[in-house]
Amino acid sequence: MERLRNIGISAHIDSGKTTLTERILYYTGRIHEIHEINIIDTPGHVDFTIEVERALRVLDGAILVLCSVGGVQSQSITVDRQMRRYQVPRLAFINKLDRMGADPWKVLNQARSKLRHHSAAIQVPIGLEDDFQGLIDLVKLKAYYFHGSNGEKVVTEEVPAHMEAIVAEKRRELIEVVSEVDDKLADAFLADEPISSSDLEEAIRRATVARKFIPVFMGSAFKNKGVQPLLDGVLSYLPCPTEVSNFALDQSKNEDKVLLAGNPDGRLVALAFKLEEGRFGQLTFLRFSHQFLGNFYAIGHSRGHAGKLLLYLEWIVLQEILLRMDLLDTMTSMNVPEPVMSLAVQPVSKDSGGQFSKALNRFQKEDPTFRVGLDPESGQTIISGMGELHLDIYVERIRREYKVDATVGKPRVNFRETVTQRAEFDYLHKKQTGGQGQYGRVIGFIEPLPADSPTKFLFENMMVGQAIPSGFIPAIEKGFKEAANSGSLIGHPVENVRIVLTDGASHAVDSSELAFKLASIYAFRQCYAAAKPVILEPIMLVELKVPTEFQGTVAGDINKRKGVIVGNDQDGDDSVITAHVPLNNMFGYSTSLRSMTQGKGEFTMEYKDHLPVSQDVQMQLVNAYKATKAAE
Ligand SMILES: Nc1nc2c(ncn2[C@@H]2O[C@H](COP(=O)(O)OP(=O)(O)OP(=O)(O)O)[C@@H](O)[C@H]2O)c(=O)[nH]1
Repeated sequence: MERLRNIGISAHIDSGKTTLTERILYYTGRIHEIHEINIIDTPGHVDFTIEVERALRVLDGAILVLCSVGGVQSQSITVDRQMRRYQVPRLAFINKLDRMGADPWKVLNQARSKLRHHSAAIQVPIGLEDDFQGLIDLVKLKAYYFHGSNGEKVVTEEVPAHMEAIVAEKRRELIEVVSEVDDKLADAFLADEPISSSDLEEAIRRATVARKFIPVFMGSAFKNKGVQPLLDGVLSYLPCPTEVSNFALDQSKNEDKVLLAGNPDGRLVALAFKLEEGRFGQLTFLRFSHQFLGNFYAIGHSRGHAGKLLLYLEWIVLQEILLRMDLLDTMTSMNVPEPVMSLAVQPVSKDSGGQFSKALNRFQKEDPTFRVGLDPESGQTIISGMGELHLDIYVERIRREYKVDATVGKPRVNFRETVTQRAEFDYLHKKQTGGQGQYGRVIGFIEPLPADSPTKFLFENMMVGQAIPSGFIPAIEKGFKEAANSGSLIGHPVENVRIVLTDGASHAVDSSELAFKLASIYAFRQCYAAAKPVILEPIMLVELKVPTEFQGTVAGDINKRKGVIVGNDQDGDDSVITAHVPLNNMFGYSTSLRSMTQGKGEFTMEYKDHLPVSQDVQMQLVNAYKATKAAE
C-alpha cells in the first residue's frame, strides 16, 4: 500500500495530458512501447462534468498539467476548482519546456495569482526551448539528464557550476514558501540551521498531503524529459491510499459513513463509483478498502435508487471473499449538478417502445446527470442533462445503438418557479352528485423557504385538534406536491416552498383521500398568485479567452445576451473574460464566438445558480406559455 498511488491527470485541452499519461505508463512498465495504446480519457467539456466528478471522487492525488507557453488557461481554472472541491492534494507539472516561448517562472507566478496556489518550484530547468537538456532537483541538489531513444536512461550528475547561483536562490525560495505552512521546517529555517534533503522532502510531503502547498515540477513529456522525476515526486509527495480519508456509506447502519482504505476494523468494504450497462450486463467500478492479489470474481445485481445515494448494490462475492465481506458500501454523495436543459423525444414507431425505454433506463443508471421524465401535460418523454451536446449524444446513441428512430423536440432551458411572499389558503372541495359525495377543506399558508434550506419542498402539519383525521394528511401532502410539480406561471416545478397546514374540515361520510388531495391541489393554485411567484433561470459561469483585438466585440455581445461581466484579465496577447450569463441566451454560442473571433476565441461554461429572470422576460415567458396552452 505504501507504494500505491491513485492519481488523476487534469489540464486544459492540449496541454499534454495524453502524452504525459502514455509516458507514465511506459516508464512504469505498463506498456512496452510508446504509441502502443489509446488512452480513454474524460473530456473536460461541461457536458461531461459527471465523468470528471466521479473520477475525482476516488482519487487520492492529482497532477495538474500546465503548458509552459499557454500558462494557466480557462480550463486549468475549472479543473483546479474541481480538485479543490474534492480536497485532492496535487502537484503541478509545467509541460512543453522544449517549445518556443517556454517560460516556467511566468507560469508559476500565474498559478500563484490566478489559482491562488501556495506553490514553489521543486526543480530548475537546464536550458529551455531547443536547448532544454535536463533538470536540477532542488531537494536532492542533483542534475538529471534523460538519455536513450525514449529518455528511459536517467543520468544523475552534479549541479553544473554555472547554475549554482540560481539553484541556491530557488532552493531558498522553496524553503521559504514551505516554511510558511510547515512549523517544523519554519523552526529550522528561522534558527538558520542547515536543512537536509530529507528534512526538506518530509516537510514538502507534509504540506502537500495537508493541501497547504503545491510542488511544481517541469519537463517535456513529448521529448521524454522530466517524467521519471515527476513520478518520483508522486511517490514522495502525494498520499498513499491509507493516508487519505475516503468514505463510503454503510447501508446496514442507516448510511453511516465508513472509512474506505485503512478501515480500522479491517473489514472489506467498497465504494461503487461508476456503472456501465454493457453487452454482458452491468459493469460496476469499485474502489476497495483492500488490495487484492490475484484475481477474484464477483457477481451482483443492483436496484436503482435515485436520491442522495446514486445506487444501492447488493453483492454476492464468490470464494473466500464471501467469507470476509460483511458489507459493501456504495457511493457517497457526489456533487451531482441539477440538469439545466431538456428536450422531448418520442419513438416514431410504437413497436420500438421497448428498446427506447431500455436505452433510457441504461443511460439513467450510468449517468446521474441524465434524467428522464414525463411532461405532465403533453405526456411526452422529456430527457434532461447538462447541455445541448450532452443530450445530442444520448439522442444519437438511441438511434445508433438501439436502432430507434426518434423525433426530437427543440432543446429548452430548465426554468423553475418559486414564491416570494407568504399567502394564505382556505379551500373547500365539495361535491354532491348522488351516491357518496366529496368533502375536504384545507386551511393554511405557503411561504418561501430560507435560501439556505437543504430541502426544496417542505410540508408541515401544524394543525391543533382533529379537524381533519390524521389518515388524510398524507393525501394532502401528496396533493400539494403534485401541484408544486407544475407552477401556473409556465408549468415548471415550484421550488423552495414551505406549505403549512393549520386547520381544515372534514365530513364523516363524504371525506376521502381523493377529496383532500384535490382540495390541496386547488388550494395551492388558489393562493399561488398572491404569493408573488417568479421564474428562475439557470445562470452559467462563462470563461472566455480571446485575442485582445476582439475583446470589445465579445464583451459587447455578452452584454447583449444579458450577461454580467465579473472579471477581465490580460494574459499575454489574450483577454480573459469571466461572466455570468443566462443559459437561455447561450444557444449556439460556440458558432457565434468562432465568427466573432475568426476562430481564435475559446470558452468554457458551467452551471452556477438559478436566479430570477427580469420582469419583462417573465412576461414574455408567461405569454408564450399561455399561447401554447391556448393552441393545444
Ligand atoms: N512541444 C511539445 N509538444 C507536446 C508536449 N506534450 C504534448 N505535446 C503536443 O501537444 C499536443 C497535445 O497533446 P495531448 O497529449 O494530446 O494533450 P491533451 O492534454 O491530452 O489534449 P486533449 O485531450 O485535447 O485535451 C500534441 O500535439 C502533443 O504532441 C511537449 O512536452 N512538448
